[in-house]
Amino acid sequence: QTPAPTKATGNDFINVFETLSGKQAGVRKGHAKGVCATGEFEPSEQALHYSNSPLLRSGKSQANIRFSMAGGNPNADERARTPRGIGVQFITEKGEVHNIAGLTTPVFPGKSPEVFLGLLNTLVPNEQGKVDFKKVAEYRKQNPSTLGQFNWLQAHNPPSSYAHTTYFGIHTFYMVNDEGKHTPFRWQLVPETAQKQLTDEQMTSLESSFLAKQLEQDLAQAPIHLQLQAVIGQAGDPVNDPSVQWPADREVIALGRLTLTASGKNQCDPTNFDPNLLAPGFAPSDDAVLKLRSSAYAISFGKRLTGQ
Ligand code: HEM
Repeated sequence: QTPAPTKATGNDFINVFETLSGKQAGVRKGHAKGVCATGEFEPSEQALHYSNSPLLRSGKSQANIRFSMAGGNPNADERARTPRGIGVQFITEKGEVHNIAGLTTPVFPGKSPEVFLGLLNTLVPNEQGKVDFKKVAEYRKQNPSTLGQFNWLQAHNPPSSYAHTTYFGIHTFYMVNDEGKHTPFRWQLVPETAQKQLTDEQMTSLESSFLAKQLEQDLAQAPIHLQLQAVIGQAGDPVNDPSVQWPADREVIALGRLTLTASGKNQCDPTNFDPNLLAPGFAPSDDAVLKLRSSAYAISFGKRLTGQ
């Protein structure tokens, strides 16, 4: 039996990422492989009574975007059944900043940082360089909150384009209005065009890196639009557990429209998409996974900006 650790720190994650993927100097310790994009965000009026945020009130914001592959491998195989990620940094006309960073899976593999860290620990190869997949499966059985994402990834082939897939914020956040009322929500970014997934055949025949080129080709045709939506929580919906999805019938409102216009430059390299950096009018939940992300991202950011 491999029990989940009792306490996890940001450093524990950086260490296990570096063990799993090798020391990759100067790059992100998670989501190492990615591509920058730029665009703008036009807010909708639907959320104005929930939140007094300048992001929703002050006209268009600039968007600094990065799409990525989960994991610390800068050469990750883009045909793999792993999550893809998006980070968006919104910058309002007055310079207020709001970050989001989410995944293509609606849930996270662990209800706490400790359960996720324990899962990563089981993936470390033994002295013969082999991963003990029986141990991994046993750990998953003992920690069922790791299973939701795993099952989702088995049931959905990976996207064939970063621009044609839905991204989920996974954690709960709150919108805060002038009266101080906190409304729980989970964000999602939904493409306006059809979702596109790799076929089983493409999952073996395609080369292992195509997403950056595909994004460039998609953008050469036309700008790409994604709807930023808020799924509104109801009393009793779990707010601190990122491994559990809310019931499918929850109200969905529009926060605004993200338009991508260009990709392939490097403006997102020195960006830390810390998901706890929120504009006024938004607040984080007490989700321990969400809280831990700030520390892990800061360590990774400090290391990669100093060539480590
Ligand atoms: C304990 C849990 C987690 C840990 C330790 C962790 C760790 C990391 C680290 C170290 C980075 C690199 C940061 C940088 O160098 O700027 C990163 C990036 C990222 N993570 Fe996490 N993460 C966690 C949970 C999550 C969750 C729950 C999500 C989605 C909801 C997520 C989505 C992302 C994305 C999209 C990026 C790439 C951002 C970018 O392009 O810069 N992570 N993560």
